[in-house]
Amino acid sequence: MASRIFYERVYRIEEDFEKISEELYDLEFSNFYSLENDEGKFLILVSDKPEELKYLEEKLTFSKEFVEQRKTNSEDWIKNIITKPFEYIKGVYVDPDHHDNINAEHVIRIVPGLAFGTGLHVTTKLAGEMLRKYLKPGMEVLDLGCGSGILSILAKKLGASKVLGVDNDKIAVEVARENVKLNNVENVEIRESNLLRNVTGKFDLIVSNILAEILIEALKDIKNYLKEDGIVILSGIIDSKLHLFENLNVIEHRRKAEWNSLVIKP
Ligand SMILES: C[S@@+](CC[C@H](N)C(=O)[O-])C[C@H]1O[C@@H](n2cnc3c(N)ncnc32)[C@H](O)[C@@H]1O
Repeated sequence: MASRIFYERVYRIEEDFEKISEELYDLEFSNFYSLENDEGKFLILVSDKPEELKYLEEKLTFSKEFVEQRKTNSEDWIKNIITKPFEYIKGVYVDPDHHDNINAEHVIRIVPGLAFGTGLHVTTKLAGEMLRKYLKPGMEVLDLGCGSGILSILAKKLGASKVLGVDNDKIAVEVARENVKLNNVENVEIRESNLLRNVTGKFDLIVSNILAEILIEALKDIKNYLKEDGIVILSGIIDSKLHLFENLNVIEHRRKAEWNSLVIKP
């Protein structure tokens, strides 16, 4: 990845990191990480726009003590991250670093970076659980809004024959490509695309974890990208938007916190 300048705003925190993550994701901000050392627990917000960091600071409700703001470049930033492996979904661990001896069916390496999809957010967990249940070996899979590429990599590890991950964010595309390389998975292509515009071919399974309104837009012509009997896993639907999905042929509905995931057969 080409080197870019970023600003990091560091806070000392007390609260549970998962709770803090939820709040940040609700503000649609995913460029942050945590750090724990002898001096305490820290939250680091990262952006190339310092005004974005100030804006977030005003919005965030959990208690935090400002420590410093520093300038860094993308390579240093990624090198400095220290994070532990965690169980993303049953039997699948995400390891942000090189840890040996993780006792799991599958280990996915995801470098916490400038793309949504560390595996900590409940919408990514729900999508992962549905993939685990519905993906059959040999299926061709489309990951619409791939972010870090976590679901594309998971789909391949679960036995997909071919995966296409697309995102309209250039940085997400770069990050996802790096993560695909890091995981040594073959037949996983990452492409820039605004929803389905740059997608070709038909798939057995489409998974998409994006905000509700964007999912609704994607559903308009999703059938053209599905094989016969193909299914779609939707995630990222907040309770207040669930009514938008009322008339679909739903095979399964799961809910965690205020987030919903639907498996549909269009
Ligand atoms: C909530 S994140 C999901 C990332 C990852 N798939 C996961 O489950 O953690 C949604 C992703 O969709 C992408 N996205 C939003 N609108 C899009 C669009 N119109 N076309 C393609 N991707 C889009 C965002 O850039 C972001 O990376």
